[in-house]
Amino acid sequence: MLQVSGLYGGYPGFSVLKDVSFSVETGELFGILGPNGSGKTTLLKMISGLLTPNQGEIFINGQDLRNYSTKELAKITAVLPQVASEVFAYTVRETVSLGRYAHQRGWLGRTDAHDEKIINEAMALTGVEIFQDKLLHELSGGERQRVFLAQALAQQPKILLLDEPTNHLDLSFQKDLLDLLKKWTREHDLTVVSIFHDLNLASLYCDRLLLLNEGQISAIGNTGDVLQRERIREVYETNIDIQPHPKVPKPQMILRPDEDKVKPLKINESIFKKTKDYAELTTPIPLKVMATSTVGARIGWCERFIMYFSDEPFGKDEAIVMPAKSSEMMRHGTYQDIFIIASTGRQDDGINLWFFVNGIISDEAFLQGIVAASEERALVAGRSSGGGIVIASVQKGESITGELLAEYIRKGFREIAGVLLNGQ
Ligand SMILES: Nc1ncnc2c1ncn2[C@@H]1O[C@H](COP(=O)(O)OP(=O)(O)OP(=O)(O)O)[C@@H](O)[C@H]1O
Repeated sequence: MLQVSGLYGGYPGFSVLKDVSFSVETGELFGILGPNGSGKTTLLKMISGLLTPNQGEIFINGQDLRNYSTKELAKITAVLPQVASEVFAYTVRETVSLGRYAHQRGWLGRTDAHDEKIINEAMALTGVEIFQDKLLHELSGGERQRVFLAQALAQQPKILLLDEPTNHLDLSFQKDLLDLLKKWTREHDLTVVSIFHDLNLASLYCDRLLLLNEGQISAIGNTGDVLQRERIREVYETNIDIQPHPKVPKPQMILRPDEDKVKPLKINESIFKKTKDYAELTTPIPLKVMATSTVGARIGWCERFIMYFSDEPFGKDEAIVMPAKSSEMMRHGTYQDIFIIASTGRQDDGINLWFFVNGIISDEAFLQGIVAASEERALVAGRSSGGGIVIASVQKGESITGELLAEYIRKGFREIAGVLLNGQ
C-alpha cells in the first residue's frame, strides 16, 4: 500500500531524514517511534505530500506520490495532525463535514444524503455527535482531538496518517480510539501510519514499528524485535526496564525513577524479631517477592513477613504469613548476600524457607531461586517436603544472576537450615 524508499530531506538548509526506506501493507497499523526531534513529523509530512523530499520516492497504491493531484491524494489519504492551537469558528458537524470535501462533485461542494450518512457514522464512532452543534473552541483538547479523527474517518481514506493521536486523550479514550482504529484497519482495509510517543500503547496496538533516531532508521519490525531494552535505552537515553504485559504477549516499558539518596538497605538479623508466639521481619521499604505462603502468596511487593507459632490463625493485612512449629524450631543467618530464615512447619514434614536477597535479581532469577530452594529442601530431607518458600529482594545494589542465586540458596540452606531437617 505504501512504499518509501531512500528518503532524504527536511527543511531549507536543514536536512532531517537520511536514507529512510520501509513499506506498509494494506490493513496494517504501523507505528513510528523516536525521541523528540528525530524526524517523525517530517516523515509523516512527506508521506502526506506536505513536504517534498530532496531525494527518494514514495509510492501509494503503486503510484508515485508526485503523480497524484491534491484532490486525488485527499481522497485516499487523511491526516490527523498534532492538535493545532488555533481553532476556527466552525461547529463540530461542520468540521467533520469538511472530511467529505475531496469526495464532493461540482464546484458548489454540497454534501448529499450519502455524505450525511458517512458524517453521522464518523461522529457516532468517535462519540462526538452529542456536541455536534458546539463550536470547536468550546470543546476540551481531547474532545477536539476526537472531532478531527471523525473528520479524518469521514474522508474514508485508504491511508490514515496520525501524529500522536492519543495526545490530550484520557485513559479510556486512548483505549477506545486505538481499539477503533485497530478494528477499522481490519474491517475497512484501512492502512494506518501513526506516530506514538507512548511506547507501551504502540506495543499493544501496532502490527509493526519503525524507530527513528536522528533522522535514520534505528530499527524496524515486529514490536518485540524493535522494543529491545538496550536499544530503547540508547535511543531515548533513559533507563527503562521491559516486561511482558500480564494479559497479552506484548512487551511493556517501565520507567525507573532515579533513586533517592537513601542509605543502602541491608536485610539481616538486626531487623528480625522473634518472640515465643511469632517471628517477624518488617523492612523499611517494600521488597520484591515471589512467595508460596499460606497467606499472602504472591508475585509482587511486601514489607512484612510473619511466622506464627500459636494455633490461632495470625493475620496481618498485606503481610506474608506462615504457620510454624515453635520458636525453637527456627534458624536464621546470612550466607553471602542472602539473609535466610527457616522453620519447621506446623506439620512435621514441612520446612518454611525465607530468602532475603541483598541485591537485584531478575524475574527469571526469582523462579530459579524458588526451584533451587524447593529441590534442595527435598534433596536434603530425602523426601518431598512441604512448607512455604519466600524469595524477597531489595532490588538495589549489585545484580545477582539466577545461577549464582540458586547456588547461594542451595549452600546457604544447607549451612543454616539443614540442621532443622535432622531435628536439631
Ligand atoms: N519547519 C521547520 N523548519 C526547520 N526545521 C524544522 C521545522 N520543523 C521541524 N524542524 C526540525 O526538524 C527536526 C525534526 O523535527 P520533527 O518535527 O520531524 O521531529 P519529531 O520526531 O516529530 O519530534 P517531536 O517528537 O518533538 O514531535 C527537528 O530538529 C526540528 O527542530
